[in-house]
Amino acid sequence: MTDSVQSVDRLTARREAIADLGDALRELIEHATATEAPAEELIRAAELVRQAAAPLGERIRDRSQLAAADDLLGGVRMYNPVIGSGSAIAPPVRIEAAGGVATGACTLGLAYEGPPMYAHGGVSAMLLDQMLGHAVTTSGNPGMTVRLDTSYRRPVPLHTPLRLTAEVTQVDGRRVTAIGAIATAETPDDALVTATGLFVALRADQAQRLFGPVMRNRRPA
Ligand SMILES: CCCCCCCCCC(=O)SCCNC(=O)CCNC(=O)[C@H](O)C(C)(C)COP(=O)(O)OP(=O)(O)OC[C@H]1O[C@@H](n2cnc3c(N)ncnc32)[C@H](O)[C@@H]1OP(=O)(O)O
Repeated sequence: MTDSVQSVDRLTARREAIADLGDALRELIEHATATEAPAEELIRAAELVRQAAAPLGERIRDRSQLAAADDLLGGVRMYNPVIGSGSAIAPPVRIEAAGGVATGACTLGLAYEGPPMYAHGGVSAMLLDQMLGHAVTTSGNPGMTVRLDTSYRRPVPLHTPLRLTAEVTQVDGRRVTAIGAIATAETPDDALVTATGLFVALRADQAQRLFGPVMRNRRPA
C-alpha cells in the first residue's frame, strides 16, 4: 500500500471516529437535557463524563490551528456548530448546495429549546446564517455575513423533521444578498422563519488580517 493511500485511509478512519464521538456527545446532551433522573445519577454521570473528557484534553489545538481532519478549501469542517458531524452542538444539518441554491434537513432536540416545545430564535438564525452561507459560497462569491435579518412568523417545533432552503438573489460587486427559510418537512411551503443576509467578499488584505495565522498553520492531515 502506498503512503498516500495509507494517509487517506487514516484520514477516513479519523473522520469516522470524530463523527462517532459527535453522535455520542449529541446523545449525551439530549439525554442530559431531557433527563428527570435523580441527583445521585446526575452526580455519577458528571464524574463519568469528566473521566471521558480528560484524555481528550491532553492533545489539543488552539484557535490558530485548523482541526487535522478538516479540509478548509474542500469545505470539510468537522466541528462546525451547524453541520459538523463531530460537533456536540450541531444538530447536525445535512446540506446540499450548488449554483447559489441550498437545501438542508435536520431535526432539533430539546437542547435547542427556547419557548417550551419550540426552537430558540438564536438557533433558527444560526441555521439560516449557515444555509445562506452555503448558497453564497456555491454561487462562486464566498464572503462573510455582515447583516442577517430574521423574521419569525411561526415557532419552529422541536422533534420535527425540518426543511431549510436558501438562494442567492443578488450579486453587487463584493456584496451578495441571499434569502432563506425554515419550514417543516411536512409542509415545506409554509415558512416558519425567513431570513435575508448580506455577505461581503473579503479583500486580500482583509483575508490575510483575519485568517493569516490559520492559513500559515495548515498542515497535511
Ligand atoms: C461551504 C462553506 C459554507 C460556509 C458557511 C458559513 C456560514 C457562516 C457565515 C458567518 O457566520 S461569517 C461570521 C460572522 N460575520 C463576521 O464575523 C463578519 C464581521 N465583519 C467584518 O469582519 C467586516 O465587516 C468585513 C471584513 C466582512 C468587511 O469589512 P468592512 O466592514 O470594512 O467592509 P468593506 O469596507 O470591506 O466594505 C465592503 C462593502 O460591504 C459594505 N458593508 C460592509 N458591512 C456592511 C453592513 N453591515 N451592512 C451593509 N453593508 C455593509 C460596505 O459598505 C462596502 O460596500 P461598497 O463595496 O458598496 O462600498
